[in-house]
Amino acid sequence: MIRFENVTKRYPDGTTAVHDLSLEVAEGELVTLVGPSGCGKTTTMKMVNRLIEPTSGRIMLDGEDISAVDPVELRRRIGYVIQQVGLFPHKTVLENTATVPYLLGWPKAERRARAAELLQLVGLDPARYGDRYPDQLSGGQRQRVGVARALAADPPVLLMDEPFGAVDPVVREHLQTEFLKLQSTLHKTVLFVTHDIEEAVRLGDRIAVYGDGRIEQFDPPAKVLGAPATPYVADFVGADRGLKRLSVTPIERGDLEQPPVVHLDDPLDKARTRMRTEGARWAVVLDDADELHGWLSAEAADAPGAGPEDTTGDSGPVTVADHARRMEAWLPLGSPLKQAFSSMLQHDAGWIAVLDHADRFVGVLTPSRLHEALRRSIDADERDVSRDEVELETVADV
Ligand SMILES: Nc1ncnc2c1ncn2[C@@H]1O[C@H](COP(=O)(O)OP(=O)(O)OP(=O)(O)O)[C@@H](O)[C@H]1O
Repeated sequence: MIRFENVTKRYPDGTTAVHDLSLEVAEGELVTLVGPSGCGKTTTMKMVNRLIEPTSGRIMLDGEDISAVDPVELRRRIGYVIQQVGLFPHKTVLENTATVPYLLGWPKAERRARAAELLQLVGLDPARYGDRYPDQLSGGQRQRVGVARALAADPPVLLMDEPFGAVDPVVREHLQTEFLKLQSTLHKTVLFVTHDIEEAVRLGDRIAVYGDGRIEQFDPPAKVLGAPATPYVADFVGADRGLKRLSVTPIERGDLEQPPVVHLDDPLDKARTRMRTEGARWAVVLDDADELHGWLSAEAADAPGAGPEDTTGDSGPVTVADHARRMEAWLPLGSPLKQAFSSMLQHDAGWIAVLDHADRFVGVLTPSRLHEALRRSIDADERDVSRDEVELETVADV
């Protein structure tokens, strides 16, 4: 959708801000450009809407060389969000949001309706905020108006230059979450500039790591974190990249352990025999509908009173239900490993159950399996293979 072909930008004073850049952003893809201050990110972005002209090379938008397109017409196809939002102070939120439809000559009722729809979409109630002026909004609300305004004429492409840079970290994370949700329905082609690697990792389908006018690496977040292409990238993503990577590595079936599975209405002595045979200290307990109920520990199954006959007074054999405990820690397949880790800590659990998308139990993730999953995914990225093709050598094998 957006293609840079050997693009160089040299400013009149001799500064080469962008050097022989080739990069492609696919339709519906969100690419983050990340790098330290002054490395050429903004220059790259501004060449797309012709606020800056390249010195050499060309930029194609949807197969068309943008140097042949009238800049004003071009900008109507490209939403632009910047850090200093640039709202008109004497216009209301509704009027600000409707700026591009206004320039495009839409009738008043239509553009107001569109602006109200967009405000709703970015989480601002138009009835409450529509008639306010920008200085009656918080920083986070102003950024939302900036995003709504950029989307108003439904452009296929969005350029976002540190759009959430001026707000505090909590609001920022909130805006990122909202924007991801929005993007999952709108599927815009987005070029997103940030100097914050966490933001780049969180938002990008792919990340272009910039170092001094050149791309050092252009890969999905997990690969940038797990297999940095150069020492510069490794340094930029930071020493804690293993931790960051936890948030972009999904739980896969092959990561899971298969403990014994018993049902609530199974006789307890059968469950006990099963656990003994398999040398397991606990079993996963499912209900009649095969949904996760909880777990049964070997100790509970062995406890006095857990014999084959019920000693509690009611008749019938003792079942798993009499000694099972509820388990709240579970996650769907595909959740990030970080969520699994945090869930284990939150529930003080040595494992968490993993369910498929139909809520069926598929296995459990333990801390050692989590560690293996991370190592395997790093190896897979380094060797460009899938995660289940990686054989790990562990301390026990040596
Ligand atoms: N108009 C200009 N004339 C001369 N040099 C410029 C001009 N604009 C930018 N530069 C230089 O080009 C380089 C890249 O600037 P650019 O603004 O693209 O970087 P950036 O990565 O977006 O930085 P930041 O994160 O600080 O905004 C810098 O060295 C900058 O000083």
